[in-house]
Amino acid sequence: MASDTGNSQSGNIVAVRGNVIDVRFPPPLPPRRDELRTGVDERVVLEVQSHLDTGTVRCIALNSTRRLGRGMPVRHTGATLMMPVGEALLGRMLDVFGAPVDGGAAIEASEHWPIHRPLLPLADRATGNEVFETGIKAIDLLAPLERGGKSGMFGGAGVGKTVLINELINNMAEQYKGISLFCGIGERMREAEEMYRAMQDSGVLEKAVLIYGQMNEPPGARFRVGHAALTIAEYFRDVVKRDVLLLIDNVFRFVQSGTEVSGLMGRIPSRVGYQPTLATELAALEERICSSRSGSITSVQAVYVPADDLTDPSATHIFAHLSASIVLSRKRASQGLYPAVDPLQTDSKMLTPTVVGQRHYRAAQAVRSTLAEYEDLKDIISMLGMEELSREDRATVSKARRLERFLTQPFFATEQFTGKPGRLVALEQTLEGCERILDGEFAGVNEKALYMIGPIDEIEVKGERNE
Ligand SMILES: Nc1ncnc2c1ncn2[C@@H]1O[C@H](COP(=O)(O)OP(=O)(O)OP(=O)(O)O)[C@@H](O)[C@H]1O
Repeated sequence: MASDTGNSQSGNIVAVRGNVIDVRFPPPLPPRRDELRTGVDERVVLEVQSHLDTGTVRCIALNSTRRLGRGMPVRHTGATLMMPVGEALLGRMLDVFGAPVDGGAAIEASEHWPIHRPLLPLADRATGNEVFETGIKAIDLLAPLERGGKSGMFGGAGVGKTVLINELINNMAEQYKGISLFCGIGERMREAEEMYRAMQDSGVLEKAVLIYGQMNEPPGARFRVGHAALTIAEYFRDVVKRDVLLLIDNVFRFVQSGTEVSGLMGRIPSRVGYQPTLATELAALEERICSSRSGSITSVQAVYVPADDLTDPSATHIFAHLSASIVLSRKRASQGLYPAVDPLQTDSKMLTPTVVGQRHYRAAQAVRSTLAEYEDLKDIISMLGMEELSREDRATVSKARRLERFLTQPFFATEQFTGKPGRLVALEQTLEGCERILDGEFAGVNEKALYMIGPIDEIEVKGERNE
């Protein structure tokens, strides 16, 4: 909540339209993004979005406006929305105001920081070329994540984004010495509860903070919860000087809440109905996610892609901010090839010989080209059959199908419904497995033997060497 700066003013509500509230104030008007309080016990929090004329401001409510009426007094707190920060937040689940929603005691925070903070100056930013190993074969091979960078997982509904984020938390949060910060934007409340319990069970909760603005919240709360999460991340990076692993599910819901707010504000929509300020709003959020000399913020963001269309303006604008983009394919998900990573659309700026080394780069390129050739051959196979293929093409198809299955992996996050224990695979084991498949070593092995295993040596263990 805001800390009263003493220069607060009072105004009156002149119009209530759903989550949009117009308030009259004597000059000078409260500036954009400042916080206003109204309603019974000042429980309703408003954020100024625009000035309609010299005496009226238009605001968006961040919680329920059910009992608001015209003429009600409104207090200008003199500041933007503030967020409690400090190590007291560790192990807690909060809402956009920093109030606990885990049923625990109130947060005794040492400080309150504004949720809207200036971007870190260019001179203070630190960039590196360190790869962040996740233990997931398809990601470590094809889209190595950058420590201190921003990565995104793109996919339509039901392709496995949330499960992948949970798996990353399980794999990275334990080995990760930093703080894990999970921000839920516009997703299901059930997932918030599952995440809280999963972190409790895996023992990482005491090094984690969870903050939610789920789909049951008004658009104003979903629009600002990402900024509140970034304020907490910046505190741990700059004051506690710890590395922060920031996981956001789902960045598209941030864009979508901005579209709702824009429509409620009466702004003319832009292409495909999105807000004309899409690029600015996204940059104001994404560009705060960066590393400094005192600590890094490594972010992994789930991005819902409407109608699986990667040319959608929200997806293209988000792509531009990321150093690694993992594209999840509905086709592979429907074939049960989980994680449903599309090897030809997935990429990372870290996948260059100077960063990952020649061996990894060559292996990734060879896997990609084999799978691309297989894609080209699929039409011939479906029309004329495998017999019509040359010996080389048949060898390519055999390798490609074995690579596709080797890059599947049982997750810890899905043990309860696959019955298979999760696997953490080191990059070295992933590279070795791909190289041996590309050398044709497993041409005589039933391709099912490579499905949902960890390292390639598990085949020997399963005794599946023969056809
Ligand atoms: N790695 C996996 N192994 C096995 N099953 C999986 C895996 N990932 C996803 N699934 C299956 O797909 C379903 C949907 O997964 P998930 O909720 O992660 O999709 P999503 O992309 O987040 O969907 P939404 O956008 O609706 O949140 C899961 O309930 C599970 O049945």
